[in-house]
Amino acid sequence: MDAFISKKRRRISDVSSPSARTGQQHDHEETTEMKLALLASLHPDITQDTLLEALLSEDGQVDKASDSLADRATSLGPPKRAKTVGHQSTLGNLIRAAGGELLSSRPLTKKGKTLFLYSPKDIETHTPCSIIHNFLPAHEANALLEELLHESKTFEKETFQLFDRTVESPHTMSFYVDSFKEVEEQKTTYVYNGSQIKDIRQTPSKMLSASAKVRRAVNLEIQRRIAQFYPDGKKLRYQDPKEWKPNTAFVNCYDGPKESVGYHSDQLTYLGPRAVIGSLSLGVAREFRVRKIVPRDVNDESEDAGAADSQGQISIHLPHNSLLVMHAEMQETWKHSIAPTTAIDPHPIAGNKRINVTYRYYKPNFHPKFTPRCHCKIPTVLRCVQKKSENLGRYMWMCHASYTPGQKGCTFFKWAEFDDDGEPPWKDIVEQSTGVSKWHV
Ligand SMILES: O=C(O)CCC(=O)C(=O)O
Ligand SMILES: [Fe+2]
Repeated sequence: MDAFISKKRRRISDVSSPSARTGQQHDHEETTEMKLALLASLHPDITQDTLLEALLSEDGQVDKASDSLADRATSLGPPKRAKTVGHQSTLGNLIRAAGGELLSSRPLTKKGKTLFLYSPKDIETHTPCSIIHNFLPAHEANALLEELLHESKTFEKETFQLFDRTVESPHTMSFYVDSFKEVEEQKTTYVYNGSQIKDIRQTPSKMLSASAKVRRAVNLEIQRRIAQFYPDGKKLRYQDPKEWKPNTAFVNCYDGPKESVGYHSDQLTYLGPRAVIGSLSLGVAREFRVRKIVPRDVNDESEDAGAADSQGQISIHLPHNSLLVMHAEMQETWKHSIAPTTAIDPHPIAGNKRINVTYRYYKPNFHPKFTPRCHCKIPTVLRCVQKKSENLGRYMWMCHASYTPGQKGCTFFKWAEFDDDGEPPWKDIVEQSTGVSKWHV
């Protein structure tokens, strides 16, 4: 613990950060997130809100926050916990200007506060997400849930490196790719957590059928987002104008109210910049929390535990059979999490479990045979500068090995360049390569 606490904020080129084979990017600039992750691993029963509150009142010192949480547990009985469902917020009346146009840029949340959103209109106006309720025909959603509940019996927790500690993710998961050939390819070529993973599965039939529907819906949502929300109705810089074609997915299982995932952005390494993700929720309804990353001045070396939370957070209710689209502006500038809770409404098929499928498009140009390698000879990880206002929004390739428990990694660093459509400089080489065709469906 001491070693962790005494560490100064590290620089871009020499850090390790908690990441996961899920391809999650827990930004190393975000020491608060790391501290929260560490506190969460020490106090798995306590909600993120309470952990953050303790961290804030102890000036960001993890050991003191941990002690005070432990004292609280013994002297005051159970700690304050989040409710399953917060208050209903319908913002329609609040946010419409006289002409009916939506005022989405003003932050609606305040430091330390959570705003609960339910309606698709509110969600797409105030977050980089859109949601489709009752996405699949009811019988298909139930059958898919059954299929994945069966799969989830053999899911495992993953471990990741948090500075010099190994922390376990508080839920289970597995990774799926659409064809058997790709399963083999993934096992031998792709790097997760600094090493190759073996538990890669072939997408089962119902999940594959749902994928085709997710693909259609997500592409429509992308077009609608561009037309209705982006400046001049134009796609974002680095956003891919071509069709979104999911070919892989992480399936997460949250067994009971305490299982969760901490605040993170999804790793862009195989998705490229401005990635879109289609996230299907099944079973128990849970809260998906999002918060905007607040950039920090380049000279500000403070470790203010409140900074990460300075604009508060938004909670999106994710019921059974809802499709959440994380749009192109999400991973670079927002973080998301599944908050632990105490009370859940059991689902008739899933009991206490929530299953989540995050459909992703691994792009041919971001295949590890093309991306830069570090001094350890491992394909590098793609990250975006999210915090420091200097270089904000720039992308970089960095060593993967530092994510692996027990491995130090090297100091490799290279700015990543992309054209307007998010294609890397080697795109022409890829187009000529025969390896590409198998990704094109
Ligand atoms: O369970 C969810 O809804 C989110 C999962 C997630 O963030 C991830 O797989 O990266
Ligand atoms: Fe994620």
